Amino acid sequence: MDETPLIRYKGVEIDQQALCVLHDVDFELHKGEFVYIIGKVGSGKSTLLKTIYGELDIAKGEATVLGYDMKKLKQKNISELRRKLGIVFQDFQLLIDRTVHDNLEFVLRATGWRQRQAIENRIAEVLERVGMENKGYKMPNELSGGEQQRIVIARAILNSPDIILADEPTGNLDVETGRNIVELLKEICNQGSAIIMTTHNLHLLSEYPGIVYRCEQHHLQRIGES
Ligand SMILES: Nc1ncnc2c1ncn2[C@@H]1O[C@H](COP(=O)(O)OP(=O)(O)OP(=O)(O)O)[C@@H](O)[C@H]1O
Repeated sequence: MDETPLIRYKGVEIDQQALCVLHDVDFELHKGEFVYIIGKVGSGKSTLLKTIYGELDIAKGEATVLGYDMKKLKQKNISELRRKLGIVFQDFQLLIDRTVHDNLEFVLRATGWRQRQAIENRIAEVLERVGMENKGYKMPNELSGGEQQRIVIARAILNSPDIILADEPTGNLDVETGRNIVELLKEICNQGSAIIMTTHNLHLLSEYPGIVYRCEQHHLQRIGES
């Protein structure tokens, strides 16, 4: 592929508390790709994602995410970068004191949306995209785990991100609900956002093919396409 990658890591080392978690990481993500990161508990999957959204510094090497040099990031750049990323975790992280609609409105307003009609239209669009068009009035605790995860995905796509980072998005869900969530992420990928998803569920790899990397013994190894 000749276009500039969305993410390019070359010879990267990532440390946690001065201890090396991953070294010599070479990784590229291109538009439209669906990438799985697999590996044992504690092998560095979440740590890798944290560097992509600027939560953790790069210790060595070259790293670019959406044009940002990750070794020279300032606080202002981190906020800008995060607006271009959609982030989905396994433990949902919806604001529990407000409705689904208000969770989504909160993010839109925090990212600069001002016009009431545009806000309402966008909320309706993303809820429809994730199959939750009638659930805007619900409080998060009135939804099932799978429904909450759909709302988190709706929240992640509000600003049409170039990249979605999904850290164990099916981790708290039953098998069937987990499959539905990956299907949804696949659809979103087909519509233009590249996706990086960590998972322990290796069945998903054959059901929903993607590019697979494994974290193992402090390395990130590209295994191929599943
Ligand atoms: N905040 C932290 N401070 C110090 N060490 C950390 C911190 N977070 C993670 N680590 C260490 O970094 C290593 C990688 O952890 P990480 O959470 O990235 O693993 P993981 O592959 O995502 O695991 P899991 O499958 O359990 O989510 C582990 O040895 C862990 O103990």
